[in-house]
Amino acid sequence: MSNPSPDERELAHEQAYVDTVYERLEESTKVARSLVAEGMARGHIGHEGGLVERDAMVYQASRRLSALHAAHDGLVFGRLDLDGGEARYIGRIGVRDADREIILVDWRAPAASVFYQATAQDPAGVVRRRVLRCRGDRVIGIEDELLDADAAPDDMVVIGEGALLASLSRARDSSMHSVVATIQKEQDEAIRAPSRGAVIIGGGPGTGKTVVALHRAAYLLYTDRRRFESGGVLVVGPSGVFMNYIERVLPSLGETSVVLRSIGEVVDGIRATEHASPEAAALLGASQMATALARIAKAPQPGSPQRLDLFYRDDRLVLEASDLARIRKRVLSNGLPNTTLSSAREELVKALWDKVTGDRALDRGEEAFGDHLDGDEAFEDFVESWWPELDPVDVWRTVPSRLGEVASDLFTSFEQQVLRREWADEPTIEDIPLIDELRHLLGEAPVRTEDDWASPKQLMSFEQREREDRIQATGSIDDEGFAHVLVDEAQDLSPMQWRMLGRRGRTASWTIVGDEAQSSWPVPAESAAARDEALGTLAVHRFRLSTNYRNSAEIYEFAAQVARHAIAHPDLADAVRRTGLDPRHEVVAPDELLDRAVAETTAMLGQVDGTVAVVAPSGRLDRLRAVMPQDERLRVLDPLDTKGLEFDGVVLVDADGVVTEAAAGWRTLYVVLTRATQRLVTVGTSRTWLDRVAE
Ligand SMILES: Nc1ncnc2c1ncn2[C@@H]1O[C@H](COP(=O)(O)OP(=O)(O)OP(=O)(O)O)[C@@H](O)[C@H]1O
Repeated sequence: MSNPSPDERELAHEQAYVDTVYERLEESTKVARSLVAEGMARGHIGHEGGLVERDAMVYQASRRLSALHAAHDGLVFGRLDLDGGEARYIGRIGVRDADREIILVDWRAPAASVFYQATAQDPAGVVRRRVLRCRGDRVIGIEDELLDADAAPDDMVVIGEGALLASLSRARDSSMHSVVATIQKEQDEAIRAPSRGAVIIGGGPGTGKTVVALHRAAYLLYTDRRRFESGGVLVVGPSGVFMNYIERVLPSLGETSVVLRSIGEVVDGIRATEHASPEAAALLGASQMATALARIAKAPQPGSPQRLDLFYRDDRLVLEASDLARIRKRVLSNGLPNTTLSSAREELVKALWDKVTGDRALDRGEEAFGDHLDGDEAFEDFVESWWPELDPVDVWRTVPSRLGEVASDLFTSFEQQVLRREWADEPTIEDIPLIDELRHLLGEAPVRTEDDWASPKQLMSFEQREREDRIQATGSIDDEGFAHVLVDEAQDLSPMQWRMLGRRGRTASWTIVGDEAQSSWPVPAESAAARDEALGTLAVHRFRLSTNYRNSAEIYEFAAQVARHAIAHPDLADAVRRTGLDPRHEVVAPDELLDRAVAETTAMLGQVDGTVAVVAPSGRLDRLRAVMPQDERLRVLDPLDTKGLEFDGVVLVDADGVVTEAAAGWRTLYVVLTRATQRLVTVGTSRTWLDRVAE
């Protein structure tokens, strides 16, 4: 057998170390498994204490098991050779040997920070930084960086051409991956920023804002698990497609306790996946909508009785509309509609009593009068229809018909018309904040009693119980706060959406990532002001990411020209990778558009190994979907649904349509163009947008 090369020797050496770590992981897994089994057995002891103990034990051990399981692939990814001769291995989670000595340092631990911070200019004691590329538990490649050549021993081997560039060239699949092995210095600083206050991370497309934010969530959980796990971490992104795209990153870092929600499903119990039309969305999200809803919540509901007319003894007692309005105002000055039924009742009784003049009634007194009304059918019917329990969704349905009455100073008659015309039967993504606002304006109606839950709970499986607890919590608007709220694509949030998130983060720390040039909200400055209001007086720490790791330089240079049309001073990034492939723009006759789009897509699927997206204005999607090839690597998407995603190839159909579809058209176009990692082709029937870009 020939002698192994230095590279092979290094690989074999690293494999031996990695094997030792996996053996320990296997040991820990066995221990956790036997704890689950033991915990389950305790459930058979039969007394209540046994059950509680079992639950706690099974819970802890199950959590540990899932973390161990999730961290399995690529568990060990880094090694530092320090100038004192120490070799320190870095991994997705920390692992100790049988003597409790650390054999793998968790990437979030202080001892690992130098892995991300050290540079050739400032090696911070690191001689060589090594990234191990693994498939499952096999080491398949090594990428080294020599940071301090002077301190390197003569026999130190240095392999590879840079871990980052190697990882950037890989084909994209349908999920985002953790970048834990190649986090860059400026990214690391944002990830490890203080856990209090608000961290705002800006930067152009592809600079790693999403990936940094997710690693930050994992970092926060690691540094203050008690606070963030018990208080909860909420991660909000733009769409369901996006949430599916990012959902594997945190589990692969050993974290399974984060709540991921798209902006349409932030409110417990309601879920929206469709957008309102851009025209309606701009009005639904505007801050004056909050004022309109506040007025609607206080006003009598449509069909509410205008007059109360009762007989008692010798009197006819009448409360006119003006009396009723006065009572309503007084009651609502001390509470919300759903929490003030009893005081509304009391005020009615009082007002009616004031109208009593007959001696027989006066002799019996006010208390007897109250008792009489208690069982009086006419009075009870009146109270029920005058002060009904209000469901926020039902009230939301009444909004368009009431705007003229309560909001003529807030929305022009044209705007009211748009809202009436476009009001959906079922809530759209943009309606959810309105329903949430109404929940808070109307107050929480009394919910089911504790008894409904008490008895079967202890016998439930852990998962079942956790689920039930969540459902129960959804009934309450008081406990929907989180300890940390992380908002991705924050530039898109409307003022109403910020109010909705603000309510979930009243006592939270925040991580907010976004890029104004990609905003689909018509007035980005308005969205930023609403964000500042949600953050209140929290200290804000700002970070900017400067390197675009997604797009080839050729694609990004073209997209940057579009960004300059989109906003005055776009935050442009530096793209690091050249492919030699310029974006291509095809202009064809209208009757050739579909055929050409199919031909370009088919060609693109042959040219790239990973995913391809066909993007077109929403009105064109049905026809495109009908003619596109069936391929699991291909997605056909609306421009807004591409937010945050990336594909190896993008075919954009009808860019002019994207530009004219909404007020934020140029910014949306910039989003679409910056989704492609390798190849970009546009197919359209006019060159209007291209001429504008060239100006
Ligand atoms: N340090 C890194 N190492 C390897 N890949 C990275 C690194 N940072 C970012 N990337 C990759 O770059 C791509 C873009 O990252 P990400 O989606 O987080 O960017 P973004 O700033 O959120 O983009 P956008 O604003 O367009 O949504 C992803 O594939 C991500 O994995």
